[in-house]
Amino acid sequence: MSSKRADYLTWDEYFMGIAMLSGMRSKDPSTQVGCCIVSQDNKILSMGYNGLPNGCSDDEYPWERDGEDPLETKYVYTVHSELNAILNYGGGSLKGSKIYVSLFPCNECAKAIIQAGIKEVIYESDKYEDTASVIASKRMMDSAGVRYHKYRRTDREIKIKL
Ligand SMILES: Nc1ccn([C@H]2C[C@H](O)[C@@H](COP(=O)(O)O)O2)c(=O)n1
Ligand SMILES: [Zn+2]
Repeated sequence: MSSKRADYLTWDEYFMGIAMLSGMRSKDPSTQVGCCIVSQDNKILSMGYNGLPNGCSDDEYPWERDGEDPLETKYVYTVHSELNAILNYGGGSLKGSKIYVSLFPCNECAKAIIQAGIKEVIYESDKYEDTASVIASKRMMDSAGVRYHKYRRTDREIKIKL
């Protein structure tokens, strides 16, 4: 009798892998963020990536980071991946779930995460950790009892030919 495979993906690799793959759908030229919301019993509930709201064309809206006129930058238009995943969920409650996300949630997404009842954040990058947005995000999550921890990289490489 043959024994089971030993090199299967761990749950964390699987869900962070899906978060990263989702981020690859983003049209943002500088930062692509993806996330995956998972129930307590490891069922995928929703996914998201950063992009424009429905009906707003990727080709017509700006993707600029800087500009004198904020209306000509992406920041006033993009929906963050976490908010997209929360809003995309059609199944009822996200209470007690976890979110795997490739970049630490901003303060606005932290509010949505808390209000949706998500209890754990597993993040990959924290490249904006010194910004007021992320400091505020951590403060709110601490107050609300949302746990967060960095994804522990395993250095596994996944190659998929599409
Ligand atoms: N947790 C986050 C943080 C940021 N985003 C989005 C918002 C923008 O599309 C992009 C950040 O752009 P940058 O300032 O790095 O050029 O990432 C998100 O979806 N989730
Ligand atoms: Zn955000």
